[in-house]
Amino acid sequence: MPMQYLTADEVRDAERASGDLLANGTLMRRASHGVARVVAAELNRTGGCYGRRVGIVVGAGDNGGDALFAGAELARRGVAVHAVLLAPDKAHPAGLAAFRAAGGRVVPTTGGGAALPAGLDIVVDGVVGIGGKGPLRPAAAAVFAALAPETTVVAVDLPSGVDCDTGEVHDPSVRADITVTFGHPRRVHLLAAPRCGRLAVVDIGIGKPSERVAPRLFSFSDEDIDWPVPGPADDKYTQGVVGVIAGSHRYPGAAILASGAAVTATSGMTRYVGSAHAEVVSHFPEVVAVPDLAEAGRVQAWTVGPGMGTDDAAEATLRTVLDTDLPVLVDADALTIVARRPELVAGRTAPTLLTPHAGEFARLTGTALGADRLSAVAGLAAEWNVTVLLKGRITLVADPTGSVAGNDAGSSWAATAGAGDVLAGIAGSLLAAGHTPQTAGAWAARVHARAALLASRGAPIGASTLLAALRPAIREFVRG
Ligand SMILES: NC(=O)C1=CN([C@@H]2O[C@H](COP(=O)(O)OP(=O)(O)OC[C@H]3O[C@@H](n4cnc5c(N)ncnc54)[C@H](O)[C@@H]3O)[C@@H](O)[C@H]2O)[C@@H](O)CC1
Ligand SMILES: Nc1ncnc2c1ncn2[C@@H]1O[C@H](COP(=O)(O)OP(=O)(O)O)[C@@H](O)[C@H]1O
Ligand SMILES: [K+]
Repeated sequence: MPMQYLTADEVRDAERASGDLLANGTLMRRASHGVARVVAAELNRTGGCYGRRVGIVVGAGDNGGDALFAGAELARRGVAVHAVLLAPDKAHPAGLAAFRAAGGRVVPTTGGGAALPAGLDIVVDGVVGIGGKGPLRPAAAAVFAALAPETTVVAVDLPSGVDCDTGEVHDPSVRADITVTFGHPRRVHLLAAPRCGRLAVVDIGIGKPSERVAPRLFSFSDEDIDWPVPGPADDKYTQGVVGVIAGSHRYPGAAILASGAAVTATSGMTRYVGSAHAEVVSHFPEVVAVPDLAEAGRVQAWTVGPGMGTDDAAEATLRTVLDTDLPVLVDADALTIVARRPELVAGRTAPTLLTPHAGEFARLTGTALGADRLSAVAGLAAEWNVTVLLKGRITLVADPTGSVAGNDAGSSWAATAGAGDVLAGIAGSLLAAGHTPQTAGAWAARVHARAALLASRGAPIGASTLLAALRPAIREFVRG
């Protein structure tokens, strides 16, 4: 099942709907128990709870309340727990009473600030949760800055200083090793996944929000992906032929990478059009490659753009392809052409997938991509009535209805020249197989990221190494 990511308001809506459970403190008890369980599991994994040392950093709201109740539970298990109260007068009263009663120690404030003692195993970030705004304030920032680098940080709900709805990482903010959230993941958990560390979602018995607001962010899990496989009645044509228009005689690399990715991702047929036809065939003899579009046979989808140039001839080719009623993936140089000729895609009714990186995105919209990538990509998709895949560590694939599929690559080894050409070839082959642009883009991003991980195993890679790992990566997504 795809995972859904909520806004802070949607979370509050879902919490309110649980009525008494919120009012009588049951939700907070369950939430703080979840935090304590995760911290205890981490302590047990590294030698046990008894006699270990934990710090909690407590803000003015219920996020701090969660941390205090969790601290009380850990203290009852024999953990030495030290708390810094950032706003002593506003610390959650019942939480603070429980914490003191369990033997938790509040660090005295001196000169307006307080620091946690040295030698802590784990520090719990209870500064702010879904009510947080902006960066960590100086007192909280000082507490985290003073921690030994090896200290494990467990964030309650989200790492403080990171925006719940946009994932904007303010400076300063907390970097968590583990984030414990409640009921439903929030947008921040995908949009700023590298800042959240491992995510633990604790069931606290709340329902769903009464309505979702756009953009609605979700992610596919591995199990949701069902890679196309040929059936008994299939032949090379019936699985969807993908056409690649990329590269040039002078710059054949993009053509080879995109065509090679298409060959690897589909078991049917890949056609190639462009002046690098001889180079493509020498690398992948199975590609049916021709120099001119007029000579190309039929395809079920086109991938167009990587390394093709932006001159008049390239524009004419792009126009011809976009004038068809076939699905088209528009990448790289083709995006530069579309940025100056938006009318080329404006009237399209066939599936259209634009795959910009941040620079190309800015070219398309005329403004630099800000911190709110989610709203930006959903906005362009709605305005142009196309699907837009925004590349990066967190790939976002927005369709025109406000639905956005996100994928955390899990590593950044794919940030290498030519990796985008490989992505274009994979996604084009899924379009040719009949998938929607959003599914094609999101599945391609996931398998691409897996290939990067398999190829790298902790060392830098080039795009051809990534391409070589594509088949074992796809194998993980073939069902049955
Ligand atoms: N509402 C509920 O049903 C539940 C809420 N829970 C917890 O409650 C949290 C939400 O609590 P609140 O709504 O009280 O809000 P928070 O505790 O997230 O933050 C609000 C408080 O932090 C202050 N603040 C905002 N930005 C700040 C910043 N940058 N630096 C320092 N202080 C800042 C605000 O002035 C306010 O006092 C959730 O994230 C979750 O941890 C859980 O106990 C589960 C149940
Ligand atoms: N920091 C990152 N972490 C993980 N993947 C990344 C990162 N930056 C870019 N990528 C991925 O690598 C590929 C780069 O594509 P692109 O920028 O078009 O490069 P090129 O044009 O050189 O092929 C895309 O799939 C993108 O999502
Ligand atoms: K927090």
